[in-house]
Amino acid sequence: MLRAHSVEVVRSAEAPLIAAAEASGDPDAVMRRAAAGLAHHTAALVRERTGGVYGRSVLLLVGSGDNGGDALYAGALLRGRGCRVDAVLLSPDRAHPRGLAALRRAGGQVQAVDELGSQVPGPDVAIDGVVGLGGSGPLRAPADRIVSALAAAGVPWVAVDLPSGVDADTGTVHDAHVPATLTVTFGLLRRAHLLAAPACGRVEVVDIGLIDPADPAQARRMQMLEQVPEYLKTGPDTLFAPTRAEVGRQLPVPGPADDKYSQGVVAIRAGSARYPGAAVLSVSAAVAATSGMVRFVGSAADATSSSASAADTSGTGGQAPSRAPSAAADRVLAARPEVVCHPTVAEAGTAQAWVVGPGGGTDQNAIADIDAVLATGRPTLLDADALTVIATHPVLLRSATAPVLLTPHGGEFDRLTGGWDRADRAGELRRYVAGLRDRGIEATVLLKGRVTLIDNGETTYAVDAGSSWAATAGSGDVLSGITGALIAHAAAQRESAGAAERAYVQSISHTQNPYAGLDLAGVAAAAATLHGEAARLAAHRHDPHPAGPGAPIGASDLLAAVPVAVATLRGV
Ligand SMILES: NC(=O)C1=CN([C@@H]2O[C@H](COP(=O)(O)OP(=O)(O)OC[C@H]3O[C@@H](n4cnc5c(N)ncnc54)[C@H](OP(=O)(O)O)[C@@H]3O)[C@@H](O)[C@H]2O)[C@@H](O)CC1
Ligand SMILES: Nc1ncnc2c1ncn2[C@@H]1O[C@H](COP(=O)(O)OP(=O)(O)O)[C@@H](O)[C@H]1O
Repeated sequence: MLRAHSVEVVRSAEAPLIAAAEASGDPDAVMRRAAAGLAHHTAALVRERTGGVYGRSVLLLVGSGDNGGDALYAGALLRGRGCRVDAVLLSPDRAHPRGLAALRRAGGQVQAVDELGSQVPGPDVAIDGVVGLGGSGPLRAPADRIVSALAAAGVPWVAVDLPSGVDADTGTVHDAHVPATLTVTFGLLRRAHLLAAPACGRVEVVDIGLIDPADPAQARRMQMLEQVPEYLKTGPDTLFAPTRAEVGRQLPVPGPADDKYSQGVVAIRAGSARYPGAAVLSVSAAVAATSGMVRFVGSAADATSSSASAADTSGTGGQAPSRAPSAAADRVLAARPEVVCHPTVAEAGTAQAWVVGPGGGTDQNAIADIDAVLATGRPTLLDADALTVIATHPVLLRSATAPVLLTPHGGEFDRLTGGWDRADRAGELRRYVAGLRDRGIEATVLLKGRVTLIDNGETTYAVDAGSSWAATAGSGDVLSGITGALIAHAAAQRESAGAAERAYVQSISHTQNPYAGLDLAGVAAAAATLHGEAARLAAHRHDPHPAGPGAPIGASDLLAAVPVAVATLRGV
């Protein structure tokens, strides 16, 4: 599990190391360790780009703080590798004095930014030592001009600690920022490394001897030594991201004793005459994501009496259908004949989880169905139109006795919140979830985007899709199906868990619902990772260079890649 921390935590983790360095009479010992890692990774990038290191040129853009000190010490080391190193000082009288002296001793060229004029050099690689943890707001002039000129000329940027112009805690990417190819950070990931992953490029963490406050093994060791530093007692600001290998291990594989029910049945209420494709995409994704079984209920408005009868009436207690099966059922069955269709929510057989909303409409029938789904007492994913309905009828969530997962995109989150600050996605999400939890609703919310955030009031996951190919119509419908299937599997596992475990979870969560405390956030993070992987694979299916830029995809291409993505993640 990747963990990323707030500036406060990072600073308190560094403090004892820096104090020890100062006490030993070598105040820059930690900074030189950081700089050695920075020089190493920069040299590797120079080699990757130019085939060598000796004789290549590196530009340092140096600010007024210790971030600039890192860059200057690294520049001295790169001089030692035979690079030409030019430092441009943004505040010459405030540049780190010992770092500057080290660079000069090593033969680096130093210039104040005022001496540069309009002539910006064209190095092989540029190092952004403008600001790190101490930065706030956008890049200031004239650094913004230098950064954009070099980026436009195709010069790759190495960000020291964080790209300047990206806020460390909120991950806000200001218009004027360094678009980093590589970010080299120290000891612990910062929140921005996950929240603003695309602006950071590849992130390398240099070991400078810090303890990770959220690493249980390290924390245990510290406890055994009875040296638990204050910063270990953290939590609410830590961000998490599962690794691909962890997600691969989490994806269900049927066992010898499994049947179609035991792996979790997901029921999906989706689609309408206006949005028929949403049902097909969501249901097909659920079929593709896990083994087991998928049920489907279409919208009443889409029902036709000429439709085929329901493919299965198991679990309906032999009651007559109260409305005709929908034309949507025909479309779903044409795409995935294994899906079991039902005329109404009430007549759907047992399911371990429900998905409601993709293309489902917002009319009275849709509202009644959302209410009926929530009243089933099963974990429920609310997406798309169901979120629009919830925004206007928030009281509906009171029908939920089991955990719910809301999966808005930015516009739907606008409707739910009445408007939110896009510069602080994680903070806004945490506040919204806290509000739901205060109302007694066991809610988890997944906020979609290139970096998808998932929050359950205690834990926030940030999942970078790795590319932006998933930004295509219908791809959210695919995500709903994948996620619903994985929730159903987790709920089925809960059902088969021992009574003692269920009683314990119910007692700590003060509810009688057998699914209370189900880890919807962890499941949603796995689903988002799988979705991103499917988009990546789909975009590269015709690409002779797997690391190349890829080609446009539609949601059905993403859907078709889901089984390969499952297999790929399992194989990591
Ligand atoms: N100490 C150590 O041993 C270690 C330290 N480490 C390194 O130190 C870094 C933290 O250093 P730091 O605390 O000096 O802050 P830093 O990020 O350099 O910025 C401070 C200056 O920036 C300025 N400024 C602010 N915003 C700005 C903007 N938008 N655009 C332009 N300027 C802006 C602001 O000045 P002012 O606002 O007064 O002009 C302020 O003086 C950390 O990220 C890591 O790289 C590692 O080596 C590990 C060991
Ligand atoms: N820039 C992006 N990069 C990667 N994935 C994205 C990007 N923008 C959106 N996505 C993903 O695409 C999906 C879009 O969902 P949504 O907007 O609900 O689509 P639809 O309603 O058309 O099905 C989500 O999974 C979201 O995380």
